[in-house]
Amino acid sequence: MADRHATGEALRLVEVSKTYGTQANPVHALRRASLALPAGTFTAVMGPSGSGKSTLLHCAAGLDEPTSGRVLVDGTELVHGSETAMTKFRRSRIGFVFQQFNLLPTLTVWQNTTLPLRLAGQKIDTGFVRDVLDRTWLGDRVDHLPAELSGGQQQRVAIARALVTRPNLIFADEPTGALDTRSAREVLAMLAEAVHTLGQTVVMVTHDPVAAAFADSVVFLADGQIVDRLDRPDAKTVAERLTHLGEPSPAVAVGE
Ligand SMILES: Nc1ncnc2c1ncn2[C@@H]1O[C@H](COP(=O)(O)OP(=O)(O)OP(=O)(O)O)[C@@H](O)[C@H]1O
Repeated sequence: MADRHATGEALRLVEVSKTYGTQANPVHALRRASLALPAGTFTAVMGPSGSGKSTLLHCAAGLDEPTSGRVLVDGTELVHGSETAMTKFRRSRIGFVFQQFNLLPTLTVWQNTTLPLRLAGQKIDTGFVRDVLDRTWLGDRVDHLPAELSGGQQQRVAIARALVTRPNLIFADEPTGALDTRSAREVLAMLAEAVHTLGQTVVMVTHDPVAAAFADSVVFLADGQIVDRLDRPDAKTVAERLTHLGEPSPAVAVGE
């Protein structure tokens, strides 16, 4: 498979806020979150339940409209005008991987993988799809139905499905949440390979410090704000940072 040379910035969030609820009873899911991710990087998003991880992912992917702030994908600002235009934008630029795989049960591995291309009316590059499926180690299972595969194998098909449109960005929401340790490692290795070999950009929400350690960096959210960042993470440091999220740093405490 031809490697893509990743250049530039894949995603930028500028002071993105998202408020749900009513004016009298607002829920501030995101508060002025700013983030810039270079193309060809693997970023994990972590934080306690309710800290705004899914909201950040949905705003970044154009699935949800921020209350204020700007989102740029590959330098292009997302404008929530017509839903048709936004759907077209997502189909061509963005891939998704979900916790529950979301494969269609009556379609084979091959049909599931090529579905986004057919939905977008794009020609199917059979050689490229085969290459992508070979990376799932499921090249010989293309005629099988999802129910005939393990959870880890199904998730690898879901990643292949996300890769075939050659998106700029892949968003993964707890992709290993439903998997055993070994399958989780295989899925994470595949995501990391998509980044380091194909030049993909992956943003992954996870609760698991071991999963986060596969990423190049971790962004920590607390109460809707990006409060910390860790480059070249290891599981132990990630777990420690999670425990102390939102606490003032020792330097600040000493200076008070
Ligand atoms: N559609 C909605 N309407 C009202 N409140 C919402 C909506 N979606 C999210 N929220 C609220 O926004 C806050 C952030 O939610 P979000 O789902 O982004 O958190 P999270 O970090 O992904 O949580 P978890 O780890 O539990 O999935 C929470 O207080 C949540 O209740």
